[in-house]
Amino acid sequence: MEKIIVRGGKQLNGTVKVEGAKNAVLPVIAATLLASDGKTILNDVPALSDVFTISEVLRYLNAKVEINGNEVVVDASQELKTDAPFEYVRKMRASVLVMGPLLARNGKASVALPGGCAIGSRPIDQHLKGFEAMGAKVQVGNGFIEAHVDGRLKGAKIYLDFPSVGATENIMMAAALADGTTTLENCAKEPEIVDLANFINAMGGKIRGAGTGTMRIEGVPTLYGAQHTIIPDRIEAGTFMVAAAITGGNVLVRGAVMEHLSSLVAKMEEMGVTITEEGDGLRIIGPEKLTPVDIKTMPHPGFPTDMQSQMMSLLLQASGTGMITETVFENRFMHVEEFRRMNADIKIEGRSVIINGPSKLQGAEVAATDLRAAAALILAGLVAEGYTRVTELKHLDRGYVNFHGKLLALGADIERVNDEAVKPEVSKVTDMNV
Ligand SMILES: CC(=O)N[C@H]1[C@@H](OP(=O)(O)OP(=O)(O)OC[C@H]2O[C@@H](n3ccc(=O)[nH]c3=O)[C@H](O)[C@@H]2O)O[C@H](CO)[C@@H](O)[C@@H]1O
Ligand SMILES: C=C(OP(=O)(O)O)C(=O)O
Repeated sequence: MEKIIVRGGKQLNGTVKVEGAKNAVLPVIAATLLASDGKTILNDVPALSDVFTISEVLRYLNAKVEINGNEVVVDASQELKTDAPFEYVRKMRASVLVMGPLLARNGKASVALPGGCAIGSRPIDQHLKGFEAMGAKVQVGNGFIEAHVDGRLKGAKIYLDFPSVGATENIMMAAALADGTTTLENCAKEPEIVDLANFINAMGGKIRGAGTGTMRIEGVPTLYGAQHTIIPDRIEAGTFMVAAAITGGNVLVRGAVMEHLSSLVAKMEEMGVTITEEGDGLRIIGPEKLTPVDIKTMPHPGFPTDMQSQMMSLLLQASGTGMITETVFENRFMHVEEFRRMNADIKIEGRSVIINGPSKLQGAEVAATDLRAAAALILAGLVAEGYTRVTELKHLDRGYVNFHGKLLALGADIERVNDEAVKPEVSKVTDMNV
């Protein structure tokens, strides 16, 4: 079994550089399917298992995908298939993002129902509501969602009940090739939405208002392959910011963009962490004593749910009682039990977690329950007494490139081992149960 073994007590110092954003690159790769003419070249693509999975989905659909280091070249100019089978969707929920492009380009799409996952039930009703408003007939049966439209999708006025990131992306992609203009209200405002809009516009699309609560998407008849550089990963950046702070260290996180991270920066500063812009990143200096805070996860620009578990690690070290309320996903506290195994004084009350710090954490064998929980347990291990062994690393590999290697370079006492001495095959995708 693969494990990361970390021995707590080392202060982190130095510089770390973040990769391109997982949550930006996945929709952008799905959007490459919109280009019926020319090749797309993507730069700063992180070497994550999720990127390999979505590339496999595209290849299954008949697109040509070449991965050369951090560059990905996609040629989707040929006739495409229209179905995304369960074997892909269960490995990675973001596979549902091919639905919008396929429907817009081919007039039909059939995607396996994603089902629930470790952090919540995650329905896709808002995606489907958008497609229906654009004239698609949607049917759910035999574990598949099938959508088809006679002729082309039609621009429509769509109001999302919740600013869902995935629904916003799927609808943007579908609307980009629709007949007429789509107005999308109460849409998501995440930086990854802006990156997707910039990419679609580089392909010849006409999207305005990305990053605000209302977007106007004027459909065009054809989109073309384009070159695009993926934005830096704000969640990877935030994770290293917490690593620096929790160890009382001094780390320059290159690629951390202040305007993408304002809610996290505000909360970390409230906790006593010093954060300054420097060059292309943020310098983080951990204080001697951390002050507890209350945090509530919200859609952007609110506090990101994808930083919730890492901030729980930091709050475990604060002097006093802090609280985290999760409002985005109904079940994103699976890591709490694992923290308890490390002697954390922490309890769940409904949708909130009460954290009494500072906990004298003890090393233990703990299992990652999802991607961010994996990172959070490793962060806790950086300050726990003795050795922490974190298993279920398939979750970590979905979203972090060489996480232990980057921490090692900053001075952590950490290694990744394989008890069975079987070489890890990141590109060979296994069931992630996400
Ligand atoms: C690949 C990717 O970008 N993943 C991110 C994306 O996930 P994802 O796009 O799945 O997240 P959404 O914003 O869609 O989901 C947020 C909430 O809305 C609910 N919902 C969503 C769609 C829908 O049709 N109906 C519905 O009820 C979900 O169950 C969830 O409770 O945004 C999340 C929220 O910032 C992040 O945690 C994920 O890392
Ligand atoms: C929940 C996450 O991702 P996904 O939506 O791909 O499961 C995440 O990145 O933390």
